[in-house]
Amino acid sequence: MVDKIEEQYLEKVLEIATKNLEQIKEKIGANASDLSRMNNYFWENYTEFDEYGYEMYDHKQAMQVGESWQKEYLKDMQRYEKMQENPYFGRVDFCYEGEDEPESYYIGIGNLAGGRAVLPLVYDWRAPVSGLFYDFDKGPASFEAPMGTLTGEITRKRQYKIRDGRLQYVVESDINIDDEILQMALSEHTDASLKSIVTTIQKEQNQIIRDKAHKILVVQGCAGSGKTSVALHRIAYLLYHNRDKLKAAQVLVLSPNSIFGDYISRILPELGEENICEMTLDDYAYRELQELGEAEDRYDELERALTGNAHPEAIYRQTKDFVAELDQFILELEWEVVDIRDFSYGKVSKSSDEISRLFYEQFADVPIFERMERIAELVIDEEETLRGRDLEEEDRLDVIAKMNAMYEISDPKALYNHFLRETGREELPEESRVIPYEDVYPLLYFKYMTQKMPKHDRVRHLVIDEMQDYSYLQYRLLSLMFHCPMTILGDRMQTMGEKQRDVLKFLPKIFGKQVHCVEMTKSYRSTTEIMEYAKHFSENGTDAAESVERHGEMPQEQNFANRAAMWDAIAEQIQASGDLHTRAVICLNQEESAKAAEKLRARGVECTLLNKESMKFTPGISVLPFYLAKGLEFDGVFIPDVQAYTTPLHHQAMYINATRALHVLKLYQIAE
Ligand SMILES: Nc1ncnc2c1ncn2[C@@H]1O[C@H](COP(=O)(O)OP(=O)(O)OP(=O)(O)O)[C@@H](O)[C@H]1O
Repeated sequence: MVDKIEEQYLEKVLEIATKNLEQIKEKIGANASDLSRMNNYFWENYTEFDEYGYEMYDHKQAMQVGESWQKEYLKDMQRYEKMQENPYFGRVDFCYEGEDEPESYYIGIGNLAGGRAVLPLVYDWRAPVSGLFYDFDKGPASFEAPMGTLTGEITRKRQYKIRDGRLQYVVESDINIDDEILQMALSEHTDASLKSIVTTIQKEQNQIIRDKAHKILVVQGCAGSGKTSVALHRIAYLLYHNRDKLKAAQVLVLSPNSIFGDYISRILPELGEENICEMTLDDYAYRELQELGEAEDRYDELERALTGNAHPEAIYRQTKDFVAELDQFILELEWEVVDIRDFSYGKVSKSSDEISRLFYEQFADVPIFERMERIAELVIDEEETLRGRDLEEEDRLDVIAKMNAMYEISDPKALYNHFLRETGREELPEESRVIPYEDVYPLLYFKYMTQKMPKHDRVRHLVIDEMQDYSYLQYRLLSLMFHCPMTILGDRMQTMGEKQRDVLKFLPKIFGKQVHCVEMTKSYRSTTEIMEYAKHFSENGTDAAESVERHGEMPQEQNFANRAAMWDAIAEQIQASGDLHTRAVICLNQEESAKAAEKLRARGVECTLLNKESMKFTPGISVLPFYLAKGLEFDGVFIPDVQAYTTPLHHQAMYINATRALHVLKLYQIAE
């Protein structure tokens, strides 16, 4: 009986989805012909357009409007196509307070209605009413609607599996997002991209996704707790609810590397949104410092740290204390870098005393190397008033250049070297253009504190993933660069360093009261056995992480008398695990990864060697250093040379490695 009614509903929904799809295809066709007609008209007539450019302007506007409609239509088309296969996954029956009969709400990846003024047959998972599905069990419930909080009672909750438009099963779920369905989702094999979790979002995750109250939301979550998934679903949610204020192109994700960027790139399009911008902070620093040299990246430093060759101040130079040293030096700099003289241009003259007053008092808050330009602007203004007309651009630049000539030194690298020398440190090597990683962010900070900083107003929401891998100094820079809302996520247990870094300790000091912290302690990725095993490698193995009860084979430690035997076993076991979609051989560093790929290939195993320049993450067998595996996950993880993991940093690496595995974890070591 249940199935009969449900089948009829599904039939109706599919009918509407098909009808809407046909209509949208017609619109796409008609709009495409309009665009092509306008284009032809342009090429035939543009030589005769009015000389003032009005017609040209009109034409451009009309084309832009038509193109943006087309984009929207195409998005709708894709949504209806997806809905033909799987139109909804959940349903809540909600009886509003004061009503007798409950209303049924079906929830899917998008809204579906049979017309403009009719109630939707399916609601988008981000719609206000859909919150009921994720947040409540049967019983009293409420949700935030545009007109306020609506209360009532959930009388029924159901989950559906629909494939290719056919109802495979219906589950009556009394508890929040039925365990059975979550278990099924988690036991699936991974792909080379992060997947949508809309069907099984958990209550604690939903609260983060739908949080609109906090400007800077910081999420500390254990390995596999869904931080990255939640961050991207949150962006989809914010885009849906702020269509006029927030566009996908205005969201920036700071990600650890390009492989990770590729890994997360398909999820927003899958959720019916356009993709967002993504970059690494190291790439940004590289570009910003290009005129001073070639900035190293985090991985250059890590490779040194892994072999015990890190610079002794590698960590200190990213701390609050070092920033204080830099601030002090910058403060004193204003007395050393200028030789203030009398100045005159045209009819305007300024005494050295007056320039000093402007430099040290009026513009005290302006970065040192921007102040003379500000004073020049004043001179230009006065001269223009006296002349009664504007100065030519060439003359303006001349005034600025003359005023800037009072600086005796302004090259940030030379000044930074001056700082290093004065504080008894070794200077950056003259002969090399390479900027060592420990000096990259101090130098960038130095530049931004003394010169005009580029504006980043285009970014309206910033996502920082793997928050524990950013230093105090990097956050200081980020707080100077971005003033938009942020979602910051990470896990102190996965710090790529000797010690765990708990950024929650200093983030409120940098961003102030706007910071709101949330914790996620449930892990969805790995089997219980793998998660329990991984805890041995964490600094405080008893950390709160608990996994969703899902069992699999015990992680396997194997000992070998020599390398050849170890690689024979790895090759054999990888080849025997062909049922796993994604497998990784995770090594300590790049050199070991290259050797590993060679050993495997010599034994007939086809694999992809990933390095920090790699752009793509593909299914199959990947060989990579631990630091590139961060944020990713694999059905099976194989870790050779476990005996080489001896330092605290290596232990951290091992924790990261082990928590990458969903179903299978094998470790190999050479016995002493
Ligand atoms: N509610 C959920 N339903 C189904 N799968 C989930 C859910 N939450 C998380 N997952 C799955 O758990 C895995 C881990 O998610 P994700 O990579 O987002 O976690 P993370 O916290 O960023 O991990 P890490 O910090 O270890 O890189 C993914 O396969 C994701 O699809």
